[in-house]
Amino acid sequence: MTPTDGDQTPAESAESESAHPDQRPGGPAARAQHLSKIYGAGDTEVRALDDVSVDFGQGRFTAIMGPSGSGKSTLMHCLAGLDTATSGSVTIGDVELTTLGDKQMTRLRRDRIGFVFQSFNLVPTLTARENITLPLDIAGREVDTQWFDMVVDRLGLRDRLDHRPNELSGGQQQRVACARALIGRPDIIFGDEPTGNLDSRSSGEVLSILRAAVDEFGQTVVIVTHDPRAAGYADRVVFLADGHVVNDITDPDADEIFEYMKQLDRAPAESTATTAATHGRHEGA
Ligand SMILES: Nc1ncnc2c1ncn2[C@@H]1O[C@H](COP(=O)(O)OP(=O)(O)OP(=O)(O)O)[C@@H](O)[C@H]1O
Repeated sequence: MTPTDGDQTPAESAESESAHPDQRPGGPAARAQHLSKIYGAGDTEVRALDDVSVDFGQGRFTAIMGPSGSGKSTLMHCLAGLDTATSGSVTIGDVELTTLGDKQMTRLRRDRIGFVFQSFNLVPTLTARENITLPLDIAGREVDTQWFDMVVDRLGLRDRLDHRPNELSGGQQQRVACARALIGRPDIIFGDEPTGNLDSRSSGEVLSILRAAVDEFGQTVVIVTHDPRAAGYADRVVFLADGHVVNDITDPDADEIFEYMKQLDRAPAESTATTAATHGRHEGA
């Protein structure tokens, strides 16, 4: 779901429709500007992110890909307020994260961001139902029972609600984690390899749910993945190499992503130059 255009003139409206969907009026759900992250110093210095600027539009599903060590997790963790950058800024909605104190950051993460991790991160002593409502319970917020029922039924979890995580399959656990991420209707859901521990059938289920969260619920989803098939569910793939954004593809298909990843794995700098020059749908970031 894209943001509404409000009271725009026809010319403004036409202009905004032709703009990149991640840069339309209404503001992006998340934005990194000139983001750098340096680990260590001197001989051991690692520049995990090097002047990265990228927008993630509202109501869009974006995959972040790139070779191992290219900075994907660092970017996602900085975007989600789980890590701080060395320089540059991150904005979630209209809030710049660098302006927030610890308590405000905790509240923002709790109220406006949903997380789905590779390792599910469910609380083992709680039932599926309790895990799903945990973020609201901690925040002292009421559970919207209609929304809870909708999410639970859409994710096929109705008959699993009273089970604990160790009584659920990996796919079911990740569906509970998706429900937990959705329950507070956050501005944005981040997934760090959300299908990394799942077989292909469960992966398909989880990705369909994230896709539906965007298409049916108007959520914004950003995932890190190594899997071209997973990225094929996204509206857009942002590629990183050596801490830089090197390509940005809209409406990707899995074969195209696979080919580009192969190039990046072979020779990051060379493939970047070649592909950016020849790729018909390169968007720039
Ligand atoms: N805590 C840390 N201390 C030092 N270096 C780090 C730290 N975390 C990450 N790095 C380095 O920063 C770079 C980017 O790491 P990051 O985990 O973001 O890459 P990635 O693309 O997510 O990799 P992968 O696909 O293997 O998970 C790597 O060179 C990594 O070794």
